Amino acid sequence: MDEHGPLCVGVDPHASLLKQWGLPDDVTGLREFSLRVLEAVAGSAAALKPQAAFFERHGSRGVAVLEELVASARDAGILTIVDAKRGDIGSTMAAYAETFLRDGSPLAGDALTVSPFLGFGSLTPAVDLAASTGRGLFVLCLTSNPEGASVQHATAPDGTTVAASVAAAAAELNAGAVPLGSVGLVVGATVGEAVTTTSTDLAAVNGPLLAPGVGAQGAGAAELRHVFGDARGAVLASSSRGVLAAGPDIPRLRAAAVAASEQAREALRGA
Ligand SMILES: O=C(O)c1cc(=O)[nH]c(=O)n1[C@@H]1O[C@H](COP(=O)(O)O)[C@@H](O)[C@H]1O
Repeated sequence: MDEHGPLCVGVDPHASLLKQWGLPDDVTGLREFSLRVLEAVAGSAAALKPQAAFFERHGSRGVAVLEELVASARDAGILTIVDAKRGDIGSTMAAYAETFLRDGSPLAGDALTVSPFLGFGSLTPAVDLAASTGRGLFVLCLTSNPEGASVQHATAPDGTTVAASVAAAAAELNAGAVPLGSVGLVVGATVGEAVTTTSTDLAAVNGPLLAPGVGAQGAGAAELRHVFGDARGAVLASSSRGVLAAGPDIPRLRAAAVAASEQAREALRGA
């Protein structure tokens, strides 16, 4: 983030985007799309975030494209966050962890998005494997979609909100890490006042804060500043369609990524 600017570019090959790029909605189109985004963005953004669903919808050959993208990104020196949002009972979570966080697994990028809504403790196999292989997690906390509030703003009998308890659990795992721990959170840039109203202490998390919702979902510099306040130095702003709409031309895509990265840097790192 310090080197390339605090921007993550999402690789979300929607059928409509493949069409817009003049590509077929099949595995060849998926591969061309993904490798073009990588070529355009490597060196201009801190991370790439392939959204697994858009690869899985093409079946096993689509998953093979995700594997190829993860490997190619590693060769190109750009970090990958595999956005698969996994979460299950602990024994099954261990298998997801092996898939996405184990050295040598073809689907293992540098980090994985996970869902804590089966209980934060159910993520322990992923937390442990990520720690032992030097990878990271991004745990859903306050998601960018309006429906998320019905679960994430709910309170426990002691009055603590779900979001605040997720953030506190991450903070405990990251305690003492310098410069940041490896258990990040997902907090949408579109959540408005929710960080305050749920009493979620983002400044205490001491981990990276992935902020989707920039661009196509309507958030920009003002929202990033407003939502994250004093925690904004740890934010990795994430945009998918907002950048991808500039394709298929690689120089145009790169220019869109550079502009989004500069905007994020100014919003998050400026005075
Ligand atoms: O974990 C995520 O990345 C995520 C969490 C969230 O709260 N909201 C959210 O939009 N996302 C993902 O971020 C991407 C947003 O895409 P755009 O709206 O096109 O920028 C999608 O891949 C979503 O699955």
